[in-house]
Amino acid sequence: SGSGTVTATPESQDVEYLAPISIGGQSIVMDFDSGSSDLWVFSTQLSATAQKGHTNFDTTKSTTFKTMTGAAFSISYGDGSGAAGTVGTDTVNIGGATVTGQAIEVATAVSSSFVSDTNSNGLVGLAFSKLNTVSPTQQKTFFDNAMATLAQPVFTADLRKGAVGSYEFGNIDSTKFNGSLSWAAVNTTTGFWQFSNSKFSVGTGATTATDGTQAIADTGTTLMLASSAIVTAYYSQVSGAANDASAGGITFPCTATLPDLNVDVGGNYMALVRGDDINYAPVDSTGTTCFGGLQATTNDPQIWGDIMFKSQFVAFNGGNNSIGMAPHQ
Ligand SMILES: NCc1ccc(-c2ccco2)nc1
Repeated sequence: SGSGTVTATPESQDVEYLAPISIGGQSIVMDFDSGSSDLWVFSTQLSATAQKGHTNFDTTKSTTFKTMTGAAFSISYGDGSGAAGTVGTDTVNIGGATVTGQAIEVATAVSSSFVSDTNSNGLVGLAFSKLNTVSPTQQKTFFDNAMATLAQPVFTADLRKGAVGSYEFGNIDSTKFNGSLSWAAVNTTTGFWQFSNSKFSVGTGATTATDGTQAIADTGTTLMLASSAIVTAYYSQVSGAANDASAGGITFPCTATLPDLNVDVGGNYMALVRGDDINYAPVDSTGTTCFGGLQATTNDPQIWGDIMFKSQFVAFNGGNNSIGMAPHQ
């Protein structure tokens, strides 16, 4: 009900952005992911090894937790990670926005990369509920459940490079972006916050049409994974840029001048991604070679992750299925 704001804190190297939620009165730091639709949490039902270093939800300590008999979840992500377990419902409060009867996916197994990422204790999926993995009865996301009682059917992501930002539900804080939001229609058929991308430009260069691929806004992906048309054109303007097999993608000298990238969102807004935000991180201890925040994918839709969010304030409108963007304040 109402609205709610939580601080979004970047993990080291801005790998992901974490925020606290309350589940049945237990405060748990989670990874907010606009690219998936399951709310799952580390639990006391995991092995002791998996639990080590994490905050583990204990269903027996919540007076409001109810088991969903016969329900289970199993999810795998694009990076090869995954989780599985059982399901119940409980009250979830995110910065004041509250949902009772929220499906809580209680992990009994998680992949090694989640175990070793001890800052994160699960995911809050914020894509469309059609992607939720609970069976035999698919469940709704927190945002889907909250929408009807939120002051406005929206949530926003204000993510910053190497600094805290915020996630807000039910309100669009216009002090957080420059000018006004530009809105694009969302194609909901895939279940992602997906929109058209028809053109781009690099620095002050000419605008080039893309081959009509689409893109999704995915806070749960660290980098900006774009079409080879965009990536090739971009790095042709960066001296010393090259595919670096040992680093696992395109690198460049950390001293390189990185142009801004302008990408079309929905056909009527060119979103600027700052060159500085495309310098992701050094790959070596001397800080000589840097890894590109923009990398190629053959996936359609493209997956525009946190690198884009560092330059653009993003509003997700579940009332009319649109996505709004504007440069950060
Ligand atoms: N795009 C969804 C997602 C989010 C986080 C993670 C992850 C793996 C290890 C730690 O975090 N994987 C996938």
